[in-house]
Amino acid sequence: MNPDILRERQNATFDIEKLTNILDGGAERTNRRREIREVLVLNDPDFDYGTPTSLPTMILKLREYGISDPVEINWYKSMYWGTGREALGLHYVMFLPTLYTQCDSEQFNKWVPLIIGTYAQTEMGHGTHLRGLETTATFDPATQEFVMHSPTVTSIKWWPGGRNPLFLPLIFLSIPLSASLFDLFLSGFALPTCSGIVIGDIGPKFGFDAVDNGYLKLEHVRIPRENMLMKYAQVKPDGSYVKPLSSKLTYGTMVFIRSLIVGNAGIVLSQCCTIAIRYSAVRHQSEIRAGEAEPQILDYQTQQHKLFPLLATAYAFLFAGQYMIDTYNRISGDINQGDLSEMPELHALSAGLKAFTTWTANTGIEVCRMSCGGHGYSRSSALPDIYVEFTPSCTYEGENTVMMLQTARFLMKSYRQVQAGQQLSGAVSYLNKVHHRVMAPQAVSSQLDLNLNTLVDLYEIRAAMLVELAAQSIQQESARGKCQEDSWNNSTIDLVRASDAHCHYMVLKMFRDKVDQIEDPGVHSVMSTLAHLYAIHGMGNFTGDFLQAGVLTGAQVPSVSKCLKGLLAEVRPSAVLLVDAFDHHDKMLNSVLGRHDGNVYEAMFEWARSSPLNRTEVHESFHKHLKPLQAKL
Ligand SMILES: CCCCCCCCCC/C=C\CCCCC/C=C/C(=O)SCCNC(=O)CCNC(=O)[C@H](O)C(C)(C)COP(=O)(O)OP(=O)(O)OC[C@H]1O[C@@H](n2cnc3c(N)ncnc32)[C@H](O)[C@@H]1OP(=O)(O)O
Ligand SMILES: Cc1cc2nc3c(=O)[nH]c(=O)nc-3n(C[C@H](O)[C@H](O)[C@H](O)COP(=O)(O)OP(=O)(O)OC[C@H]3O[C@@H](n4cnc5c(N)ncnc54)[C@H](O)[C@@H]3O)c2cc1C
Repeated sequence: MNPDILRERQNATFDIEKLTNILDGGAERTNRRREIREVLVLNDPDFDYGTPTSLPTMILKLREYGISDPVEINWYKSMYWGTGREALGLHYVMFLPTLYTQCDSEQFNKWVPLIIGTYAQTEMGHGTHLRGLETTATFDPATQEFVMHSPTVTSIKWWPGGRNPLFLPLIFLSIPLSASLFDLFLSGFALPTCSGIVIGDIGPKFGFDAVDNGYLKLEHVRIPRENMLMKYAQVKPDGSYVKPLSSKLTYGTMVFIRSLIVGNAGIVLSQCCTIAIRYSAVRHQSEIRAGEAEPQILDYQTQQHKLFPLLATAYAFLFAGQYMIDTYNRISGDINQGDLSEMPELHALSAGLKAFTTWTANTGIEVCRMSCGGHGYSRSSALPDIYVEFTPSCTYEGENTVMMLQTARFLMKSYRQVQAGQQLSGAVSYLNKVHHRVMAPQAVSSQLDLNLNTLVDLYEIRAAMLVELAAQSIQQESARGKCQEDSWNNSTIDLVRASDAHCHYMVLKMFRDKVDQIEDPGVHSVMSTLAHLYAIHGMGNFTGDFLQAGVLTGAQVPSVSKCLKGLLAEVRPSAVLLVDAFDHHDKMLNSVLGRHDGNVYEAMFEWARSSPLNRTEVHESFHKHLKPLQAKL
């Protein structure tokens, strides 16, 4: 083991295993995750790591082992495929959940165990604006069929993942917005089961190469009436339409995956922090004091300033992901029982946190890559691949700006309810105080009150202020004679800013609540430090907001920076131990820089030598192209 990394692991001030257990949701979950990883994957003789041929093996093994819990499926898949996406991701996170939530019992029993599918909602002309989708589904009572049709070029279904002839049906959204299971293909290499279907691949993408995103054009294709997913809405044999309790129930799958993406952003950021911080512990470069040995780059304050707030953010997002999934499960259970009262809040929370966490993680991955210098740019680091696979999450499952505006819609509605004298509950209850806000007591002193509860209060006040400013912008636009829609559009910068601040407050609050639950003193202490770092770093980034909210004075601004530097120094001794607690296996991380043993250079040389370009002493291209050219010169 590299001596630097060995030294970093001595004198731990907290129990790493206990922290890993907290991240997993308990010791039993940690044991189960490791059992899946060590026994069912790494020690499986059939396991040929991450090659496409292993996809069928993976599916059959999941069934052989009886792994059906979605999180355990993901644990298994992520060991098989490492940090990359794989072709079946959409099947597990969108196609199956749609069947689970939108099929009636007969359909569920008929389809769920048997098929692999995709989710074809987006069209060439519309991805965000679902009410603008053009594909039609026209019921023909004479034949008890729907006639599915793509009337325009912009109505061609565009992007469905896993849309190749290998795959079976797809969930199809069409006008009127209902989800019809559209059985297009038999399994295997069969051609379309009926004419009128034009499919293909949409071509090379920025990344996401393991997933073949396709296109699908339908020309009056007929599917049985029974293929409409009929849990919430039905078309009866006589053609009468039974409306769902809410038209938004059809959007349920998107809320589910957005909820998952929140925790996934934390996982991806934790992977990158593991790579960058382990590498920064073994990389020596330049000098701090003349004549002394080159220091570990992790001892540069700037390197700590790049990485430690991201480390704190990774923990924050992992805890936010746990809260999000628990909230999703609770509210979707109520919805299943016909209680839709909290559906708007679930939508607002999942939409906002999905945007907030993916935007932040997306930027953070690049900071981690660049903090590793040239070696971060090498594919051996895994950081370029992680970035390329993660960055579309800011677009898919709800483009982030649009998602933030959905959350803003809920915040404005809540604000208006407070103005009308209503008492709010839930995540926006802080708006009840928006008109009675008193200056925070600490604003009169020059020292920052570092109590975590006080910091949460400051973020709450900041969010409330920005919600009010956005509402006032809309009111001012209306007062200038603008219609409601134009008043909204002319305030969308403020609205996104308000949603961002609301999500920032929510994430810090969840982090504080999780820290409060930690009983082990050592773990509590190091997590409390990270939560403080997360809060103070945010105050440094948005100082103007806190000044404008009146909870920070000009005299206190230097304290923010001073406090930040102190927290960076406090985290330094535990940095490697904190990424060890994420428990990412080398095989899954697949990064030369992020190896647990820290033996980066030897591994990098081996990795380079294994390149196909080095298979021969002289590359064949010399003989094929250069040598003939030289002969003519
Ligand atoms: C299972 C494994 C577990 C382990 C973890 C796994 C990790 C996985 C992590 C992810 C990795 C890989 C992911 C797989 C790859 C993904 C591939 C991508 C797939 C896709 O992109 S699928 C397509 C996604 N498309 C979208 O998201 C479309 C976005 N657009 C919309 O949602 C809507 O058009 C809209 C919300 C923007 C607007 O809708 P609209 O009907 O016009 O409504 P509005 O007029 O704006 O508002 C009207 C009211 O409706 C309310 N509303 C809107 N949406 C919802 C909702 N979903 N739920 C509840 N309520 C909703 C809105 O609030 C308004 O209410 P109000 O009138 O204000 O009261
Ligand atoms: C890798 C990847 C995989 C995908 N997989 C699938 C899949 O399996 N199935 C599927 O159905 N779809 C899939 N999609 C499509 C994806 O869901 C859409 O791309 C996404 O919903 C965004 O819609 P759009 O492309 O129409 O972007 P647009 O909405 O056209 O966005 C373009 C710009 O317009 C802005 N904009 C749009 N509306 C508003 C508004 N109301 N207010 C302010 N600004 C606005 C956006 O902020 C953005 O800046 C995938 C996409 C990617 C990148």
